[in-house]
Amino acid sequence: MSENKIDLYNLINSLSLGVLIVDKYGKIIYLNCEGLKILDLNEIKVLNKNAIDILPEFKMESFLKDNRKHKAHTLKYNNSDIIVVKKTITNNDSIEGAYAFFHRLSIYKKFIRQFDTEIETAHLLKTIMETTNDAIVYVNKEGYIEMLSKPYAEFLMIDRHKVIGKHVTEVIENTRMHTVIKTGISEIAEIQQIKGNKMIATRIPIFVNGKVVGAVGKVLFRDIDELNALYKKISKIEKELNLYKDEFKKVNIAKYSLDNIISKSKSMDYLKSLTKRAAKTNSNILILGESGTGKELFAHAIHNLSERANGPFIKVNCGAIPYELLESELFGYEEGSFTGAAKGGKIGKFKAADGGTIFLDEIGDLPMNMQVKLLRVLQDKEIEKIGSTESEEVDVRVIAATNRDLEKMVSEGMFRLDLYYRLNVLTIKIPPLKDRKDDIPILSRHLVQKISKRENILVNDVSDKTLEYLKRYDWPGNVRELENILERAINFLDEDTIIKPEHLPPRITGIKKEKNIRSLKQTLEEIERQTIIESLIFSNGNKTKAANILDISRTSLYEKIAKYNINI
Ligand SMILES: Nc1ncnc2c1ncn2[C@@H]1O[C@H](COP(=O)(O)OP(=O)(O)OP(=O)(O)O)[C@@H](O)[C@H]1O
Repeated sequence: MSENKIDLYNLINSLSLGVLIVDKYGKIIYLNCEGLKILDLNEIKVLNKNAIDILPEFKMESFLKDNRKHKAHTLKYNNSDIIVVKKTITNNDSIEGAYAFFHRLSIYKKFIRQFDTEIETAHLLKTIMETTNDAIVYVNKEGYIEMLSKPYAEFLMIDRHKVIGKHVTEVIENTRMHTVIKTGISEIAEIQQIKGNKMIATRIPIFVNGKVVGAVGKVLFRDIDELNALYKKISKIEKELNLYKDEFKKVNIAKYSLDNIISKSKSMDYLKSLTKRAAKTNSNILILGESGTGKELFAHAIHNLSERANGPFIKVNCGAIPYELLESELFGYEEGSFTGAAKGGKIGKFKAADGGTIFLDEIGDLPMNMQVKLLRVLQDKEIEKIGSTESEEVDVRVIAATNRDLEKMVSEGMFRLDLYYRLNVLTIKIPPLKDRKDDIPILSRHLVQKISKRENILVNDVSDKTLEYLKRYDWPGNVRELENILERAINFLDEDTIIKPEHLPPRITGIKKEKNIRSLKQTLEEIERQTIIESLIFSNGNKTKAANILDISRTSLYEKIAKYNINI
């Protein structure tokens, strides 16, 4: 075989297309590698054999006989459809043989499908370029512009139709699109100076079958100053937001833990261990107890012991919020939902407590219509702002407290039974102070320390005698009353640093006073002295004001201060 012929066969062999060559008698003289593969044949079996015997489906003999120059058709071979294009080989008008190019039809169908998809994609791309608000350019693998979006052209102040087909370096200042094509490496958010503006450009190479076929460039911001201004604005807002978040956290945290609940009695020990267990669950908790027994302290402690400890703790005093504001306080409202509604609306306490605990104090004071709404929230775990048609999910644990007899209220139709059941999943009933008098000494000493620190008054102790009196009293106002009495005593201390019975009000020390009854004059003088001291405390030492309160003249007040040796 001549060298030219070998080259030619090598070339044909490398084609991904079947090639069959027959001489003028229809004898197979060549079938290339791809052809053998498509037809699943062996070269030895076919070479120099008559095509009519080996490949009758190709009808090479009849093609030669018919003296046709060119024919394209499909045929069936081993159950696959083959597409064939035949041509005669001529030399000075005489037929020397014929060749056939062939392939599986399915391959062409795939090409056609791909082609259709490419047309569709190109159409899509064109539409994007026509309608986008972004500055986008698409270049081919040589760096020539194929597409340029309208905003980009406007920014560059060029006619975009005129630049299509031009090399990107001729059109866009400081471009690196051609480099991206070469390196195949994306460049994200790089600064590019165009027409004196610093822009942020992103360039992405497009790969097909592992080869770069082009690149897309996008200008993210027209001008970096715009971005800087935006960034400054965002970071300012972010700082403000964090400040508010911190403030919100500071205000809405549970300050007290179980350690802040001072006690020595067995009943309180039991309650504390119950609290620990209850806190770990996610159930609603009802805290019952007379006023001043420490219900709020327990609510704080439960939150702090629970898995929600890092979430907000929001307290709502149901009895202190005016009836008409309760719903908006609890659930919030949308902007413009009623006259006087704040701009931007308002988030309610339930939303504020999302991920944490809401403490509904004085739940017994909740009006009936709100009881219905609260029940719905507890059932569905969803809230609906006033003026909103959509409900919002909230993840809140409810701790409710009251000093009222809820069961009695239920039987009187003042409190909904279903709500009572929902709230009363776990109950913590705090005994009144009179039923746990063992707590009084330790509590008194703790409270004295707390008050003396707060008031900056030195107090060393509470005398045993005083404690005796304190233990004898029944404390209808519970720990809060004890705290008030001790605060009052501290203010009456004068030079003393130990709280003695004389620093307590008569209603407490008077209990066992029968044996020691003083004269009427002495008693009246004691009352007069204390009243003067109280008026002076109230008026912050302002004697004119104190005299007015007491309804006596200033001179008379001065005389009495001197008489009773009151140290202002
Ligand atoms: N065991 C205790 N240890 C320390 N301080 C206590 C204890 N019990 C109550 N106090 C204090 O007594 C005061 C009243 O407590 P708290 O407000 O928790 O009572 P309450 O039952 O929620 O009252 P109310 O029903 O009036 O809302 C608070 O100053 C609290 O710190």
